[in-house]
Amino acid sequence: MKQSILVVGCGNMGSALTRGLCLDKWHNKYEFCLYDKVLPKAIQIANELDLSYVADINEVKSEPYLIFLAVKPNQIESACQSLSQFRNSIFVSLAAGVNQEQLQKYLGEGRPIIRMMPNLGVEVGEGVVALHYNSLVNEENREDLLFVFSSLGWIFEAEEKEFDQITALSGSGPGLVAVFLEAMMDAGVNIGLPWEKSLKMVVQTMLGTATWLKKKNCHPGLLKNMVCSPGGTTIAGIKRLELSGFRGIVMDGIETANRRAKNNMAEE
Ligand SMILES: NC(=O)C1=CN([C@@H]2O[C@H](COP(=O)(O)OP(=O)(O)OC[C@H]3O[C@@H](n4cnc5c(N)ncnc54)[C@H](OP(=O)(O)O)[C@@H]3O)[C@@H](O)[C@H]2O)C=CC1
Ligand SMILES: O=C(O)[C@@H]1CCC=N1
Repeated sequence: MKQSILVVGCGNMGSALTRGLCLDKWHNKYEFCLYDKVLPKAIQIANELDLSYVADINEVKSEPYLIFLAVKPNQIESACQSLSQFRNSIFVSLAAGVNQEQLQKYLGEGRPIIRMMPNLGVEVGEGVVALHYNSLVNEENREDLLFVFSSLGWIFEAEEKEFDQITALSGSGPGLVAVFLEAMMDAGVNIGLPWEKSLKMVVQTMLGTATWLKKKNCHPGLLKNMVCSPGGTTIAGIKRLELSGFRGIVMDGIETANRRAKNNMAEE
């Protein structure tokens, strides 16, 4: 019988993660089962990817190998309580700001738990995925899980104390980048381009810049210098951004997200 993977919560991240896990053919090795208290969300992803779903958690008969907890941080405690019958499953929590100690309290002693911080890029195999294992996830499982997660993008192990920073930078990152891209697109419209054309140019520009930096593995300042001709258009635009405190604003945005993750998602 195939081992099973249960995804609890099929919202933005649960669905992105499931799509990402199914990018590689290996996923046929596992029986996927989706569950969301809003049933149509589970049905939609299950139909799209040809996976199973349950309308009630009690319909899950055999103990899953892996259980993803993809519910909001303030829903994680009750989600854990509803899964307490699965004593041998490995639990993977995606919840921002919820640490291993809290997860263990919600799930009870003796559970193998992984804290994961993914980002939306996992859906297209280009995610950033940080993992922290508790001591009950053994070496054999860790190796097997790296294989399971391999289709999601860049996977790395991190210390727990780094998780709030990772949450702010790469977890929230796609949202901040999207705002920047939207502003670039609007800028294109403002100087007379249709938004569709402007967006296509902006997305391709971002992709090319990110791919260049990834391939060359160098400091972004070097790229910037290569684009800035002396007395040219780029440096004129950058001067205007710097006068507005652009860098400081971006750094402040990430710091604020970090503070919120640290404060357990409470208001600062
Ligand atoms: N969105 C992102 O980019 C990222 C999110 N995360 C983390 O992922 C988690 C999920 O976030 P996101 O997908 O955005 O949230 P969503 O609200 O989009 O999805 C959560 C889903 O789970 C459902 N749900 C709540 N409680 C239960 C339960 N006990 N059993 C089954 N289903 C339940 C919710 O229903 P209802 O709507 O009725 O509450 C909702 O449909 C969060 O903890 C977040 O911190 C981490 C990294 C990135
Ligand atoms: O905004 C949030 O709280 C979640 C966690 C990281 C990205 N989205």
